[in-house]
Amino acid sequence: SSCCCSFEDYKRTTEWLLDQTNHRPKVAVICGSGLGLLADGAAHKQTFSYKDIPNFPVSTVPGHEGRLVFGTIEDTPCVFMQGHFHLYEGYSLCQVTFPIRIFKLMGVESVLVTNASGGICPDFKVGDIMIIKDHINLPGFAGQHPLCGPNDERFGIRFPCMSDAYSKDLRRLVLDVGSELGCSSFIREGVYCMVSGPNFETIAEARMLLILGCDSVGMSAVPEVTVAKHCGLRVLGLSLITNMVSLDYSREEKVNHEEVLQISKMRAEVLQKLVTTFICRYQQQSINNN
Ligand SMILES: O=P(O)(O)O[C@H]1O[C@H](CO)[C@@H](O)[C@H]1O
Ligand code: HPA
Repeated sequence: SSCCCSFEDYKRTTEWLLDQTNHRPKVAVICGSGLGLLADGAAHKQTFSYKDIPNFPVSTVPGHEGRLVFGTIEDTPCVFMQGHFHLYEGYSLCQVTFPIRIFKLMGVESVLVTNASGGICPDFKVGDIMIIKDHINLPGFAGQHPLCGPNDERFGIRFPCMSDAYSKDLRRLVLDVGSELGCSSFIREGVYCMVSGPNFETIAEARMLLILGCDSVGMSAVPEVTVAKHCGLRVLGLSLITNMVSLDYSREEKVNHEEVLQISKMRAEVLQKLVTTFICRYQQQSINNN
């Protein structure tokens, strides 16, 4: 699975966007399933449909609008992906992660990845927000890895370190913001595991993931985070627990995507407050540090 996009492709898309907008985003927010609302807190919005952006994949999954929204949160220029791409849609991991490198070339410094996932950790509850502390790249173990193929040094090194993929500072900051907003009772930290999907896990698979140390499971985030870390972007990951994964053969509830979307939409407002306040504090901190 080598890269199907050349540096010229990334450059062409970047230049097209820089021509079309005066926004120069510093923070990129990737909105997971049903979380497009996260962009609603932004002002001075300018929106592009993915289908109109050269080389951009399009969203094929319900709950992913397929729009790139530029805007500002207080004084911070941001870009929001309302919908992202998955391996199970038939995209290569190079296409899945294409926007990340565009953001890098546009001057973005930090990426905030959000998604919906199933809770594996028995202490979790539906509606919890899990700060991703680490991940397990299960498709990566099987060679489905976005950095396979010739390495382009213009983006990053051949063998990137992944033990610090999720910025400690950003995790601390979002924890502080969470407690300031009174959200501490449903904010968790944990390990996210990516599976390729599209089926939800069998009970035996879920039990295996629990034994492996996974706290939640989903079908996204990891390729985007890996490519972001490779090209030197700071990463924060927030995963909304939309369902509890069955670990028990006697459990009657069956998970489905409609339920995932319903919970995402129900919790999007809380997550939006967390994300917008986080971005405000992030900006204040970078001003103080400079
Ligand atoms: O990871 P996001 O896109 O938020 O969505 C999660 O929800 C969908 C399944 O309901 C899958 O796409 C899974 O990855
Ligand atoms: O239970 C799940 N499994 C995998 N992906 C998911 N995305 C939301 N919920 C789940």
